[in-house]
Amino acid sequence: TWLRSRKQSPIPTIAEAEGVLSSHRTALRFLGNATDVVARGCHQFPEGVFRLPTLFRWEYVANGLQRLSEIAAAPENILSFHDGAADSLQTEYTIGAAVKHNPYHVATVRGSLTRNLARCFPDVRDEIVHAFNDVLALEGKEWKSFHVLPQVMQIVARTSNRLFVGLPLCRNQEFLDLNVNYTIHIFTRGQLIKLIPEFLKPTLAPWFSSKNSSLRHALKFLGPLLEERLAKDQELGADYPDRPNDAISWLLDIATDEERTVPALALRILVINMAAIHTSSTTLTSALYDLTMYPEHMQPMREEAERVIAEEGWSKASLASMHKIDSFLRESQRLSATGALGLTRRVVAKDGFTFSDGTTVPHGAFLSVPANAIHGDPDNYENPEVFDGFRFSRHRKQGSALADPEDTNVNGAVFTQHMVTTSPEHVAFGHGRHACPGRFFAATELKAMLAHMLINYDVKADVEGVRPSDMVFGAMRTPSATGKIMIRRRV
Ligand code: HEM
Repeated sequence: TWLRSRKQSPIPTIAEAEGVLSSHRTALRFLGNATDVVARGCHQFPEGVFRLPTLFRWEYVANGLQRLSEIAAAPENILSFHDGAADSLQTEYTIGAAVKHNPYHVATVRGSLTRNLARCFPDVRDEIVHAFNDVLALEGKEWKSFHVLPQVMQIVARTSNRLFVGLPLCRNQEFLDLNVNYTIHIFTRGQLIKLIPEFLKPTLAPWFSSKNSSLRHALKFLGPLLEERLAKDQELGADYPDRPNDAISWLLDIATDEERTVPALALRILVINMAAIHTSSTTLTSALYDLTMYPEHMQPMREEAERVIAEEGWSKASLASMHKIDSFLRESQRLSATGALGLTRRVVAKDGFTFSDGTTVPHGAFLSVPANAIHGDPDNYENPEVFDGFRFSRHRKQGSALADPEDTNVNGAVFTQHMVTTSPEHVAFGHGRHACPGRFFAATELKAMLAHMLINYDVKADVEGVRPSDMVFGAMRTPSATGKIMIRRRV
């Protein structure tokens, strides 16, 4: 079937030139070295669409920024983000079909959660201070080895849940572990379920899925809280005094009918955590590896953080004045946050998806962009292979895109390279219709955490000049889960 489908599609494949079993070899190579495989395709088809075989399916890859913009702008009923994710995660069996059919939590994150960031910032800041103290457990001023990803994960999970469910639950270790593990279960079990033939999935998939057990576990913590909140909303309406300003209220504001139940709401809290914790933790982990690898960035960012905090205090608005920190995180994302492929969509339009140059990708195909190649393209970035932490903040000061303080220069040009700005050249948060709605929270949280670290701690590499290697599996890439850095208290 595989070989036949190669012949049938008019879209070329990078494996074509290599003989009979070339697809299988390419698929295996893709597992360990997807970036190279995709880069080869980009080189071969610089302005085209090409296919490459992976273990489970053919991936269609659209090269060129114009094509990326067309994918990013396509509506869900033509190119489906949710169907793309549903295949990778086996959403129906691992999370539940409701999340795909009624993704109202996305509107909650894009709307209320983002709008309330400034108001909720003091809580977020408070949790950051406590979480760093508790998780790092540093006494005196001795250097201590810090296991970065797992510890950052704890700090991020706790801080994020201060905003999602508030105190005291955001400090409950079992609840935090449940949320951290939820994502891991979905990714790993999703891959197993993918191996089951479609017609057997309804029978066999539930045996492999942790959907019900995770929800039962979550209800142990969220059940009583959600019951109380639902009852209060029902009795007093949504405007009662002291109604908590958290994700539970924001979900309740737009949840309708069957979504207004305790299990349905608990599931949305799990899903928001899934979207938030690993993404933000891996981003901060990579940034810390970069900070210890390129320590010349430390002092300028520290001075910036200390000056801004002395002048403006801690607030969401003051974080906007931390241009170097913003730039450093964006640069770290440019080089580390994406895998070989991004913006994955499934073609759901019956007649396929046709680009403006007439190329058609067939119905049912999975279509992506070469994310790493875009971030490493010399047409998009000067010296793209160099980690230049202040490449974006420097632009603010130059005539073309000076941003100060309203982010417009004397000619009215708007600065467009903030950490949260997506563009065809920078897709760490995706781009277009489905660009990450949580990025404003993520940037606020991560900038506040990095500024807090710079002001309060010294960090250095565990082994000087060595950056722990990223883990790569197919199109996925994450920073080392076992990497360490050294840390000590400054003040
Ligand atoms: C640094 C941290 C983060 C990164 C790198 C990240 C990255 C992404 C990416 C790449 C996408 C897909 C975009 C596309 O394909 O066009 C996405 C979607 C999404 N993200 Fe994030 N994300 C982060 C943090 C968060 C946080 C904190 C939340 C929630 C509070 C969140 C909620 C979501 C949701 C709900 C979607 C689905 C959007 C949709 O269905 O249209 N993310 N994110």
